[in-house]
Amino acid sequence: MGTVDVANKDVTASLADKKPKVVFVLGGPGSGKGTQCANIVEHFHYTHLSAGDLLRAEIKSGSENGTMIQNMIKEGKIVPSEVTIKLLQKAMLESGNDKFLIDGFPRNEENRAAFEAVTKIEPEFVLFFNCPEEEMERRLLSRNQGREDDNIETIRKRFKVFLESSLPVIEYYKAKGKVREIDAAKPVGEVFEAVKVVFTPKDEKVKSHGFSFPLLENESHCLGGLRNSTGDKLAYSFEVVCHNLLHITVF
Ligand SMILES: Nc1ncnc2c1ncn2[C@@H]1O[C@H](COP(=O)(O)OP(=O)(O)O)[C@@H](O)[C@H]1O
Ligand SMILES: Nc1ccn([C@@H]2O[C@H](COP(=O)(O)OP(=O)(O)O)[C@@H](O)[C@H]2O)c(=O)n1
Ligand SMILES: [Mg+2]
Repeated sequence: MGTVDVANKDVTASLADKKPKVVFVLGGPGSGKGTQCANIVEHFHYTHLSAGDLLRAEIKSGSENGTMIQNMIKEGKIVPSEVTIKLLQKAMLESGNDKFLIDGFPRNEENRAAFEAVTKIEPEFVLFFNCPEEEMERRLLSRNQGREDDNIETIRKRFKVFLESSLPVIEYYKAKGKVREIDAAKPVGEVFEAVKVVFTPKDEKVKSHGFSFPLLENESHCLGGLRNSTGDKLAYSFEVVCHNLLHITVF
């Protein structure tokens, strides 16, 4: 026990030195967290850490906590934070990266408070996939990954836990202005378009999608054009009507 605690202190200290950037990815079971995290990794070079995947790997590894974790997952219950946080810390350190998508965590107030107390890491923001239950249920029942918790009985329990324990965590971060909410009921590609906007830095958005052009005072018509990030005009142009404006920027 003593050795484990010392080892974990070392892990915590090494992680604190790295000052990692963390985004929590939350949403109900089946809302598409894992699917979208895979897309984000490809485009934005984060390391994806799914708390559920780490717990399932721990069961497979034959760890002393395996049976307890397995029983909790079957019942849709949330595993004690101590276990999950250690797995997350270890995976963060081993990854060598400093940007993480932490998927499916924190799932309750205990997860949230313990992670903050142990790691001293505040998330940059929380990506929240909002999806109606009927859609999540349909997706989980056809997920086909052989998961013991993707049956209707456990799914109902997981929905209850989400409403009672996980939504309050999202509300907590909403009050801090940290939640970026995405309509997750749409097709995968459309959801990712909305996700990309969240992850694209503001100045990049202006450079790649915005247009900006000077106008003469009182000029009422002006031909404008979209410019790409290097300032070249894109192929098409269009007319806008404006009054008493010296400059327009739209993005
Ligand atoms: N936008 C979507 N529309 C339809 N099906 C989706 C969408 N996003 C994910 N899925 C599918 O739904 C199931 C659950 O997605 P997953 O990413 O595992 O969700 P979560 O990690 O939130 O439980 C998977 O089978 C996945 O292929
Ligand atoms: N922070 C977490 C995350 C998951 N889990 C457990 O792992 C299960 C599956 O989580 P998951 O994130 O893989 O599930 P999905 O939301 O991806 O369907 C949860 O229902 C919990 O039993 C947990 O105990 N604590
Ligand atoms: Mg998942």
